[in-house]
Amino acid sequence: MSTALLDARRPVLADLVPARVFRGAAVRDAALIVGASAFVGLAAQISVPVPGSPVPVTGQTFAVLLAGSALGAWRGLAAMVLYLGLGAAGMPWFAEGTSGTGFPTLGYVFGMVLAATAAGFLARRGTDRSPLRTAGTMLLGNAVIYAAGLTYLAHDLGISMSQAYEIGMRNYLFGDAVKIVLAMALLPSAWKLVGRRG
Ligand SMILES: O=C(O)CCCC[C@@H]1SC[C@@H]2NC(=O)N[C@@H]21
Repeated sequence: MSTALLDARRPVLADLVPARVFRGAAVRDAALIVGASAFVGLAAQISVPVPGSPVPVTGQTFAVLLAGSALGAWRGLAAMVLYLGLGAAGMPWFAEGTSGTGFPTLGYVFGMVLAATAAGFLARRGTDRSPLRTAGTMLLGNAVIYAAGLTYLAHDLGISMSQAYEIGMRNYLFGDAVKIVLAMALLPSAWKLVGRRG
């Protein structure tokens, strides 16, 4: 990754939402953070159980990385901390209506907090403007989610990392690829729609 890419700060999609509509930037940001958190909670309910595994296929990776890219790093981080915090406190909006902290897929949710932040950091450097760079961001985000998810899964179930890979990653890669392709179409199209690339 070049230094120019790391240094060049650009608007993210959320910056284009006019603050005056919300009577100020603070209220706008709070609304975006709560909205993104709820969006991830809804996407978690798009959930398909996988026989022989405690890990369902869900819409979360798509929603998390989309929200992080659209919001930027700090709002993406805040949205995911809110998601994790409310879910841990009892809001049944983790996958399959789960809440609390005693479930084996919690590590993926921790990974999602980091992944949304990283996606927001990269989007601030313009990576959501082109399909290829969007794919790079999504791949990195997925890698972060799996690193945390599989490590926690292996620890929680007392299995090896290669067993965790078998039940917690291998069967999900195709679905994750479909979500990446969706994001590759959506984010650059959103920028085209608003007519701003600067
Ligand atoms: O319990 C949760 O809320 C987290 C579920 C995590 C599901 C993981 S995320 C990566 C992989 N892709 C999917 O579609 N499902 C798993």
